[in-house]
Amino acid sequence: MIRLENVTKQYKNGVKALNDASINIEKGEFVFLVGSSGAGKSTLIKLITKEVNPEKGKIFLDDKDITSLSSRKIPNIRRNIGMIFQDFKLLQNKTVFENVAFALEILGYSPRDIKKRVPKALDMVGLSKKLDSYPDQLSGGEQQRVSIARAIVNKPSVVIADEPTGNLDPDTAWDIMNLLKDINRRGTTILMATHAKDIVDNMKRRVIALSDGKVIKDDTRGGYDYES
Ligand SMILES: Nc1ncnc2c1ncn2[C@@H]1O[C@H](COP(=O)(O)OP(=O)(O)OP(=O)(O)O)[C@@H](O)[C@H]1O
Repeated sequence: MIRLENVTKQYKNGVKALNDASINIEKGEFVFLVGSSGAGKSTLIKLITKEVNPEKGKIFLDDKDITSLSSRKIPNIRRNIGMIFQDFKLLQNKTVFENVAFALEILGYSPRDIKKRVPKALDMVGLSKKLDSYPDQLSGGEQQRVSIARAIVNKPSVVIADEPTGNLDPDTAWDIMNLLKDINRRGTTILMATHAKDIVDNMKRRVIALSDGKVIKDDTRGGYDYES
């Protein structure tokens, strides 16, 4: 599903953000990506979404080699990846419905399909009653739910969440985790970068830890600690 083989990414300033890193995530897994600030988590995500390219190694998504793709083919890759961010990244001048619909509009879905799919995605995240609200009328947890609906509305095979609970209080963070668990149970692979020790320790899922661009731990039912 997501495979990196001996991947090295060096930025122009000489920093090796990933250094000979290999990981293999199977379809349907729920994987936490941990490591201190600067360890390379965001870079790993950007390599999968093709925002940056590696100097060495190979990257596969859904068994396709995406290491070197023409820019014309990158939208096809991204269409299969739902993204969730710490700061939600909602469009403030669009309603809840319109934010989720917009993700489908840019992929060329027909208005008819959009009318069908958007309410289903918003129902899945428990926001059916807020279709006409604007982001600034919602709590942080509700805004993150909208962004999750936007990430899954196209039924991607992978959801990548970058610190999705970072701006939320502990109870709301757990609501969001339960939603991600549900989405994973329905078959979507989830890769979640996080600093939330309590969540990682409680969920007992696979944990991949990075340090200085290297994979230093990969435990099937791991905890957060990666320094010992
Ligand atoms: N565009 C860039 N140009 C130069 N160096 C970069 C760039 N992006 C990241 N780096 C460096 O690469 C290393 C890995 O950064 P990355 O953002 O991947 O870490 P991270 O684990 O996501 O950190 P955080 O938890 O703070 O988000 C760091 O040393 C960082 O300073």
